[in-house]
Amino acid sequence: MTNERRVLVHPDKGALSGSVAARFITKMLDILDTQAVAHVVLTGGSMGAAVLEAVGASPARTTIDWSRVHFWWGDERWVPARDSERNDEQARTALLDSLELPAGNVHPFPASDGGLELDEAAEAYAAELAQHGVDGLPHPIFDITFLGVGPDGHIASLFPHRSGIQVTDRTVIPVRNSPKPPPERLSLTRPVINASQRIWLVLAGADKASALGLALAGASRDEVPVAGIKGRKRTVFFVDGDAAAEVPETLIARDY
Ligand SMILES: O=C1O[C@H](COP(=O)(O)O)[C@@H](O)[C@H](O)[C@H]1O
Repeated sequence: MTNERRVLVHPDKGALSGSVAARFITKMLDILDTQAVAHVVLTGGSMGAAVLEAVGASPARTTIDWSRVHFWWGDERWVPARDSERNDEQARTALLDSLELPAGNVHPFPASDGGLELDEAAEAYAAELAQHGVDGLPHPIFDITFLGVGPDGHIASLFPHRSGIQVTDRTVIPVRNSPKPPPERLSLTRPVINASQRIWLVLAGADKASALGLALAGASRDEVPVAGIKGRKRTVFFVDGDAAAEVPETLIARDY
């Protein structure tokens, strides 16, 4: 098995979200066949909710014992609970509210109206990750981590030319003055993300083509943060044709 990065191209956004959802359900079945519990990281952004909606629309979702699945987030916008800008709120609406999940399986980042300051919120999420740590690590080893990619190449809330992408001594960071609104955010750090068994990046649209092309051509993670992302077993870029426009043909596999 190779853990080289792969690019899987789909004809359009609908095909992309449907294909990722089907693979997710199949992979979860495989994982839960050999493990008691699975840990999954969800993403915000344009494709995050689309994939979860496609999972919710699939009759095959009933084959999974969701009570054995824990959901975490790669990043969060520092806004009040239930705000529609929150990544967790989008995921609840798209899928989680329709699943039979023990409340303890859902691990949202703290919200801005929860009584904590931003730094305290980062520490609180780090402590929650540590409660589920394995192999001496202060965090779970995630089975599948979903990531979106911004047009500037950011993943989670780790932005180009900011210190966050270089942080290796913490699992969670507060983000201030984010170039993308809202300005305050919380994010997992690169070592936690890269400790995931599988990282599935889902991106669509011509505005993502340059970042993806640069990342795969060897740009630095400081310049294009997604360039620094690699899972333990698999790193797959699930993309549409527009996002794949600048990917070298030799790296492309087509799903049609
Ligand atoms: O703000 C965010 O943006 C990125 C990418 O979003 P997209 O809409 O350009 O796909 C997302 O991955 C991240 O989770 C989110 O907080």
